[in-house]
Amino acid sequence: MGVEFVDLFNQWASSYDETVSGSDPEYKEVFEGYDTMLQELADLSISPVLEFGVGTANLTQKMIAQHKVVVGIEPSEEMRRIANVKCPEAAVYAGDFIHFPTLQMPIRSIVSSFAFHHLNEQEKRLALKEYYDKLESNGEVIFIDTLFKNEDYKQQLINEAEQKGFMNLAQDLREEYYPYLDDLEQMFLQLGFEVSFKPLNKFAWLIQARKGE
Ligand SMILES: C[S@@+](CC[C@H](N)C(=O)[O-])C[C@H]1O[C@@H](n2cnc3c(N)ncnc32)[C@H](O)[C@@H]1O
Repeated sequence: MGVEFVDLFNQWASSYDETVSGSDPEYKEVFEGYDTMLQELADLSISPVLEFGVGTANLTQKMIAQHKVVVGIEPSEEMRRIANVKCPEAAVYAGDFIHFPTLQMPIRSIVSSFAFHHLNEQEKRLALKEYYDKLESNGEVIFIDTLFKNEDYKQQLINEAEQKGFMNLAQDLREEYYPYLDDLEQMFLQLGFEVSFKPLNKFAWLIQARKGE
């Protein structure tokens, strides 16, 4: 469920860090300010932290540097291998946003960067419901991900990508499960979270959702 992209991530793992540092012109703007964005998310997280879709552990490393306890979940074997080399202090387990090992610890922050869009709408709702139940009082879901302000903006980004000849990006924007801001906001509110959204670059937003007392 939601892990149909895993083969792609196994293949991408060895060059992933080059992509996020801007080496691929097609995805340069998607990852514009990557390091600063991840630092902002790390600074907001409160230990113990549960992280989904850790990839090559770039966010994980920042939280570990802040002496936080981090449990990571990552479905791609190749991404996990690199994460374990780069960040041996974090426990990174096989799993995904919905299926992951049972944790015998309180969780105060559930974080993820550039990964939640791999779930379709129904899966997103299922995952967030589970997180509401798992989080301690006042715990937070804190995500960074691409989302669209509205349909016009989505179309504008697709048109721009096509005009620049960025056909892979245009296809991603069409086909992956990037949500509209209003729909995602409603989903969080219906599940009982307070939620806020902050744009970080042309594509990525910081999503911070707090469970009440
Ligand atoms: C674009 S990378 C982001 C990696 C890292 N979080 C970062 O900010 O650089 C997306 C990651 O999500 C993982 N992923 C894909 N489907 C997933 C799912 N259903 N549940 C959890 N992680 C998933 C991929 O294997 C990959 O490591």
